[in-house]
Amino acid sequence: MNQFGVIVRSFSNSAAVNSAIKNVTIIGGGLMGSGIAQVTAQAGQNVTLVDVNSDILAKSQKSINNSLGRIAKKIYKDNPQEGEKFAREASERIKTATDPVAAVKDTDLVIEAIVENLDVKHALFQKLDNAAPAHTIFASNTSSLSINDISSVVKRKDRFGGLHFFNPVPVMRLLEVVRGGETTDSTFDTMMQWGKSIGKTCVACKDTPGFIVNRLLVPYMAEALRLLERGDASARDIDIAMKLGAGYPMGPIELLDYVGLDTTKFILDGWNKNYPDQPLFKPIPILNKLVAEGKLGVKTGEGFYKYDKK
Ligand SMILES: CCCCCCCCCCCCCC(=O)CC(=O)SCCNC(=O)CCNC(=O)[C@H](O)C(C)(C)COP(=O)(O)OP(=O)(O)OC[C@H]1O[C@@H](n2cnc3c(N)ncnc32)[C@H](O)[C@@H]1OP(=O)(O)O
Ligand SMILES: NC(=O)C1=CN([C@@H]2O[C@H](COP(=O)(O)OP(=O)(O)OC[C@H]3O[C@@H](n4cnc5c(N)ncnc54)[C@H](O)[C@@H]3O)[C@@H](O)[C@H]2O)C=CC1
Repeated sequence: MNQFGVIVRSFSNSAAVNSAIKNVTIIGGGLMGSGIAQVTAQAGQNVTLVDVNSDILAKSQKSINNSLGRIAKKIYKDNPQEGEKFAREASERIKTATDPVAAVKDTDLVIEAIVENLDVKHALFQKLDNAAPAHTIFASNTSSLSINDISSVVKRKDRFGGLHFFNPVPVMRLLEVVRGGETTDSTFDTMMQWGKSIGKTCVACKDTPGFIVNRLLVPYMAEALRLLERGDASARDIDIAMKLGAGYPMGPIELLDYVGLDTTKFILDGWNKNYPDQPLFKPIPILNKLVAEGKLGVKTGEGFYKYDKK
């Protein structure tokens, strides 16, 4: 298996990691859900991608096909026909749906990637808990919420955990596998095994705020925004400094646009509510203004920077 989770035919099949999971339902067809659907389908599993908004599903299918094309070109550079077949077959493994309850009737794993709002996630999981088979594992891709808080509304707390992916999912190799307070060893092992089966490098983490990566990344990004807010440096200079001075592939302000400013605001507002004494998490007027204007970053064509609309 290569870094894209693709079993290349010329490789020995022993390189493949087997997983008990065959059918995966991903709820939320935005930035993250579409990437998770793609890497799961690339690994040969059946995917149902669910969103409340059918226009978003159509947009996701387009971006998945585009990304599959880029990956196929890279893996099968000497065999374009095989590349086309790989992209077509992966794309065909992804079905779309708008009703989450019907979509979990015959699934082994549900991964939730909807908006970063605890109440909305609770309403979803409560519905799914009654509809999914008993063996089905539930996971959340949350960036900033507690897995125990999210799972508090379901009966299957033993079959609930965190599967935290990184953006862009088809490129970023890490998967944080998060053990909630009641996650059993068997559930956790299945999640780890599944992560490997889709070609990710898995790290284990307890249900601690920000898990590993965001615990370190968010204070860094917060300080970047505070620098900008105080007028100590421009967005462009902050980004150039961190790329050329610290070797990051993107500067922190660019990365906020890439993550999505709506998602960033959800994270910040949630942490400000939970940690009211932490000055780092106080509202950021420029962020609130951009979100109110619908300037959500790369996905809307403008955030801190302007982008060509695709
Ligand atoms: C005051 C309080 C403030 C609080 C602030 C709160 C902040 C909240 C922040 C936390 C957000 C939470 C987010 C989260 O939970 C976790 C995350 O995901 S964090 C984000 C992690 N991601 C990164 O850090 C990305 C960093 N960037 C990169 O690695 C690169 O820039 C990137 C790969 C995105 C693009 O590379 P670049 O060289 O710039 O561009 P190219 O277009 O040339 O691409 C390079 C290479 O990759 C291939 N590629 C890119 N995208 C895709 C894709 N979608 N599908 C397939 N392939 C893709 C492309 O083809 C290139 O391949 P080559 O072989 O090099 O041609
Ligand atoms: N954007 C990022 O870089 C990362 C985000 N995350 C997390 O992933 C989750 C999703 O984030 P994004 O994909 O960025 O958001 P997004 O806004 O791109 O996508 C969310 C999607 O969920 C849909 N949705 C909302 N409520 C729904 C419901 N009840 N049922 C079905 N679909 C529903 C929306 O229509 C939207 O398409 C969040 O929890 C976020 O914190 C995790 C890692 C990185």
